[in-house]
Amino acid sequence: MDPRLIPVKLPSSQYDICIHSAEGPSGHSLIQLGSQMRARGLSGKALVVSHPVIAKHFAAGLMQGLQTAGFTAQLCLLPAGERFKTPRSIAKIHDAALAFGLERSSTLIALGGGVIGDMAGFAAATWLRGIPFVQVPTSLLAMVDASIGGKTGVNHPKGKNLIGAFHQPRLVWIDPTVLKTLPGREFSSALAEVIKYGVIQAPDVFEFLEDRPKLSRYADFTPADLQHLLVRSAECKAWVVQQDEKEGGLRAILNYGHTLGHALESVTHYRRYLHGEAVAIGMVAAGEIAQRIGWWSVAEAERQRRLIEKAGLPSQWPTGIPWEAVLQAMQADKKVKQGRIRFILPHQIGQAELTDQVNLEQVRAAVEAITAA
Ligand SMILES: NC(=O)c1ccc[n+]([C@@H]2O[C@H](COP(=O)([O-])OP(=O)(O)OC[C@H]3O[C@@H](n4cnc5c(N)ncnc54)[C@H](O)[C@@H]3O)[C@@H](O)[C@H]2O)c1
Ligand SMILES: O=C(O)C(=O)C[C@@H](O)[C@H](O)[C@H](O)COP(=O)(O)O
Ligand SMILES: [Zn+2]
Repeated sequence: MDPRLIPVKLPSSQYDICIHSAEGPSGHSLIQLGSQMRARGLSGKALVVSHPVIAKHFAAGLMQGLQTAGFTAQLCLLPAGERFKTPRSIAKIHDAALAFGLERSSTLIALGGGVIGDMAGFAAATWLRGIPFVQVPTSLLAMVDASIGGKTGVNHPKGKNLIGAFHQPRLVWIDPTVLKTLPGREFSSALAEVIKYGVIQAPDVFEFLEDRPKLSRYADFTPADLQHLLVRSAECKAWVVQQDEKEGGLRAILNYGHTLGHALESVTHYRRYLHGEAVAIGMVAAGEIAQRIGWWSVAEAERQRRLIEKAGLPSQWPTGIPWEAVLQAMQADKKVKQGRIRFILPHQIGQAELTDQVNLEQVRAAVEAITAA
């Protein structure tokens, strides 16, 4: 498969998303990262943030490549999972940065899923007021979404991603061969964000997924299909971020399904749902709300629900979640304006918009309509 390069051009920076699946002796291409970083002007010390499972699979080749390219590299390992996406983990990265002597010209590298990427990015944004940062996403969700666009941060006990910064990476290195070891549930979770691109802006992506006979596992995709999925996802995200880096307007569409999705993750204490699973339920709920305000037809909402289920994702709101808790969590959403909760809702497959024209009774009725019997 030929490598693909997708540039992200922003007012104050520019970087490449490299999709490169050529296998090296270690079974992946991460050994090349060091020389690619050198080619982009990076040098000196590199602190690789990861967690033990990922590091066991992929760190050796990456570290070897960094050393060959002249970097002095060290690993900083953190526990895995959304529950550890906290300020405490950031303090651990900062401690490691201090002990290793990371300077302003040094680089932080995120080797992992979206949790590691968001945390390493935030640590890079805040260490010495901002040092270079490179994303090496190893989960599908991080490849299609989290590693691109510079949103970094951690959770607050009262809400998702409430503490963070915009800090763009210098390079995003995507090697789909690393997905062979990704658990199936994590693969499905990522498809929620890809379906999101289909609904908000890219009918071709939606149809591409609809046309696959099966799509819930790595093995359901040929290398060419997977490459297509990664390229189109990166293009979709880059297209939005290039126009609105800091979410002054358009970028909010990337939050489709997230208003209720983030609330659901938070009220279930990040233990019950993966991010993409909660977003999938949030998208079904948003489809239901859109129907109620006359933006969407029953047929389109049904089409979205079918694709979500085909991807192996949940489509029903769980029973036993107190509505007051959901409301409180939604109040902490970053799209809230003058106290009003706002939603991204679809007009048709391929077009969605931010609106405050939804009342909470409509939201509650939509949630009840999709609650498991
Ligand atoms: N910054 C953004 O723009 C953005 C966008 C979307 C999501 N996110 C954030 O991303 C996070 C979700 O990311 P995620 O779904 O990658 O979760 P994650 O980072 O928890 O990774 C999922 C799990 O898969 C494991 N894993 C990752 N790659 C693997 C591989 N190649 N082989 C074996 N195991 C592997 C990880 O160790 C982890 O246990 C959430 O915190 C979400 O808020 C951020
Ligand atoms: O990049 C964005 O912008 C997104 O909204 C992408 C989302 O998929 C992602 O989950 C993001 O972290 C949510 O951002 P938040 O600002 O609602 O925390
Ligand atoms: Zn998301």
